[in-house]
Amino acid sequence: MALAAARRLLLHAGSRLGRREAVDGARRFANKRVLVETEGPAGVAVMKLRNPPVNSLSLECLTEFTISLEKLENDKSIRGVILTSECPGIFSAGLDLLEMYGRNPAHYAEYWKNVQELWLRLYTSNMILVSAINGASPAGGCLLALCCDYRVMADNPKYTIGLNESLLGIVAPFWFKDMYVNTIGHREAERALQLGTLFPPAEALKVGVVDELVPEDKVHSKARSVMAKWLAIPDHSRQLTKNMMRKATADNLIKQREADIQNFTSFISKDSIQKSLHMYLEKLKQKKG
Ligand SMILES: CCCCC/C=C\C/C=C\CC/C=C/CC(=O)SCCNC(=O)CCNC(=O)[C@H](O)C(C)(C)COP(=O)(O)OP(=O)(O)OC[C@H]1O[C@@H](n2cnc3c(N)ncnc32)[C@H](O)[C@@H]1OP(=O)(O)O
Repeated sequence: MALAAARRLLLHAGSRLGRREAVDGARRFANKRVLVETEGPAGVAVMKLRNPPVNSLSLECLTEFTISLEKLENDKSIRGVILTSECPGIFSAGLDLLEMYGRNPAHYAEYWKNVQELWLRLYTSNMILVSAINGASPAGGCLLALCCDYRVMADNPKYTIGLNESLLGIVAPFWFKDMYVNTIGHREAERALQLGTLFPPAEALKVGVVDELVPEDKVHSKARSVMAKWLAIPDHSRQLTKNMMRKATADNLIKQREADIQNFTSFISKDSIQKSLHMYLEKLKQKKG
């Protein structure tokens, strides 16, 4: 309930701010964790995740992300969005582990509902989505990129991308899997999901997780030039084609959203799974020391 109220407030405040800044040509609206700028080529917004240190998708971050997308969808002058990160070296560390560890079932259910909501909105967006992957992109971070129509990644071997859930002792849900299969094919997805593979850029390109690699300082300019190419296609034909390609995958979740929430909640609540997450979090801490 509190989140629904926050969402209404943010939508309202954001639209007022958006209108005021439109007077200057370039528009900009921001929540705490997501910054949206509409400058550069007409009809294109740049959405930057800024939830330091690692852009983990906390409940607040998911909510702000979803609201920002909703606002852009409602703005008929926006045809494309470049999705990127403001956190140096990290695109997104994926779902926030602290939202899935040591909480109660009601919290898990609420969190998962918001994860579903963001995924459905991104994956079925009518806008052209290009990801400018300027850092590490494990699990939910990879999920965000996979939702886009085109993925440009920084060619820095320190960055990896992939659905690594099995390394954490958890399981990617069927709709993560479906989207992976749609992107890289069944055999590659089967292998990568079981092994929890995090691909360095050259391998990510080879397998098709990303579409193009560029030097780190060229990620944004390349994303813009890719966007220009996609903008040249008539919206109605591109949108109908996108819908034709993606609808069955999205519908597969839509028809069983509630059951999927129940599945997640009971899975993540298990003692054995909580133990695995605890161990993984400890490993992340020890890495530092
Ligand atoms: C058959 C039955 C099936 C039923 C299935 C039903 C449902 C499915 C069930 C579950 C699926 C759930 C799906 C989850 C998808 C996910 O996205 S899980 C998250 C996966 N993410 C990761 O593995 C990334 C982990 N992080 C890293 O590898 C590194 O942090 C990094 C991103 C590469 C960055 O490294 P760097 O060295 O720069 O930073 P640090 O490691 O020092 O991290 C800084 C700080 O941030 C904390 N942190 C990192 N990642 C996360 C995260 N994802 N969530 C929360 N917090 C994170 C880290 O612990 C450090 O914290 P500090 O020590 O307190 O400073």
